[in-house]
Amino acid sequence: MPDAVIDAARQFLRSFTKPSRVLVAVSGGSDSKGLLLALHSALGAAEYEGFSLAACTVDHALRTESASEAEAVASFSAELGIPHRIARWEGEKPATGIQAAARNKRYELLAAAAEALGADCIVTGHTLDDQRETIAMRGLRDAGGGHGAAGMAASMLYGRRIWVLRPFLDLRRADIRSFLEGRGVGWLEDPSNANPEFERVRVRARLATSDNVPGPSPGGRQRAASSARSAALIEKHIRVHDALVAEVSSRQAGDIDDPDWRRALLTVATALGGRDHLPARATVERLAGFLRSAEPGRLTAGRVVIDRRSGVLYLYREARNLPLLEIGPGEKGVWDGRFTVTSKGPALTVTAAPAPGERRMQRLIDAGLPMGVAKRASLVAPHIVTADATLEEASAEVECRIAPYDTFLPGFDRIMADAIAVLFGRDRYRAPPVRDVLTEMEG
Ligand SMILES: Nc1ncnc2c1ncn2[C@@H]1O[C@H](COP(=O)(O)OP(=O)(O)OP(=O)(O)O)[C@@H](O)[C@H]1O
Repeated sequence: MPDAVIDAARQFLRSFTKPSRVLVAVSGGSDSKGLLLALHSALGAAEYEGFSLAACTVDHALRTESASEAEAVASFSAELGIPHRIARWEGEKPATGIQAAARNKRYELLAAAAEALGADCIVTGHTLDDQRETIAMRGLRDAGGGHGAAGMAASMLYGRRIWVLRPFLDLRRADIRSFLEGRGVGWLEDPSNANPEFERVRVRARLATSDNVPGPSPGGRQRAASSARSAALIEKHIRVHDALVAEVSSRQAGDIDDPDWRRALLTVATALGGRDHLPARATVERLAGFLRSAEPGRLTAGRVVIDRRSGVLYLYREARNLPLLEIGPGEKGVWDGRFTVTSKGPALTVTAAPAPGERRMQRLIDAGLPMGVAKRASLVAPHIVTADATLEEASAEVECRIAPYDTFLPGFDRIMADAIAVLFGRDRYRAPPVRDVLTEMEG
């Protein structure tokens, strides 16, 4: 079905709100080569005036052949007249979690390449086959609330700065391969795809032997609707003070069996704890048990204290294991996953406050928080000092982070992420360059 491939490329180009320069992330495998070729063919038509392509291959430098493979993609791009860049992963590689580290590095390098080549979005060749594997993998470790069921989003905002789009998410890999074969174009087989040490490889093998033929991409629309509902619940029931304490009516909090509210509350708690991922299922169950009972008391879950007093629930980072971070002159660092601190001159040290800061505590009390909560919360604020311990406010810039969304924000969660950004006193996230489910809902 070669036409399905070109059709998907055309449909994707039509979804842009204005012409764009698109960076194609090409590994050299069939899916991303097919994507590059399909977009190039589709752009041949005058209909898409103003669009242009660039390409980038990340050389992870984990196998000896990777450099020559990247060169092969460079030649293929040159034949199509598309500017191409090789971005190499330099330096030490971690001994464990190499796949996750490679993925983080890959997006970082792709975002930098996009900026260097003047592109305003990135596209990847993820297919329906990848989608199916992702759902199967997430199903195995879902943290309660069914976050995995929606699968991979068709769009994702990386690092708050650039959208990564997946135009082939509803296409089968087999269709892309026959499209390439029809054009006489070959591709690389990644040897790690045959390594059963990787979970994805095992899941792929299992799916290949099941009779299940995948349907279209599941759940994106449903997840966006759920995200919109979570956003409305956040706006109505949660207040956050100084990016440190959330205040929630305990009656609402007890409604933890409502999946949209559960996800809203868990995501806010995850941000307050500086964690990228929602807590594991067992932690969520423990938390749910506590929330259903209306008794006053405290519970710690995923580094966050849930403190219930007189019908109000307060959430704040527990004052344990707070890190020490050194920041060089003019540099920037992330402290505890919760704050980005930038030096405007001197070298800085960021730690937990040795004692509650008077001014901050007073501000929290003035905002209506009980004294005990204000005190505990101000103890987990960043405490910044210079070498001679005389920090002037002008020498550092502090911005709060929303850990679950600031690196990878799935498009269908944008509306909820925006509600959380507002709670934390930040700007909304950048809107995608294409019309998506949420843009349609907003419009
Ligand atoms: N080395 C690379 N250079 C450029 N792009 C790449 C590279 N590896 C993967 N990609 C892009 O990512 C897409 C998905 O690749 P793959 O399935 O190998 O990655 P993944 O780890 O499953 O992806 P992700 O982690 O983004 O979900 C490819 O189609 C391609 O667009």
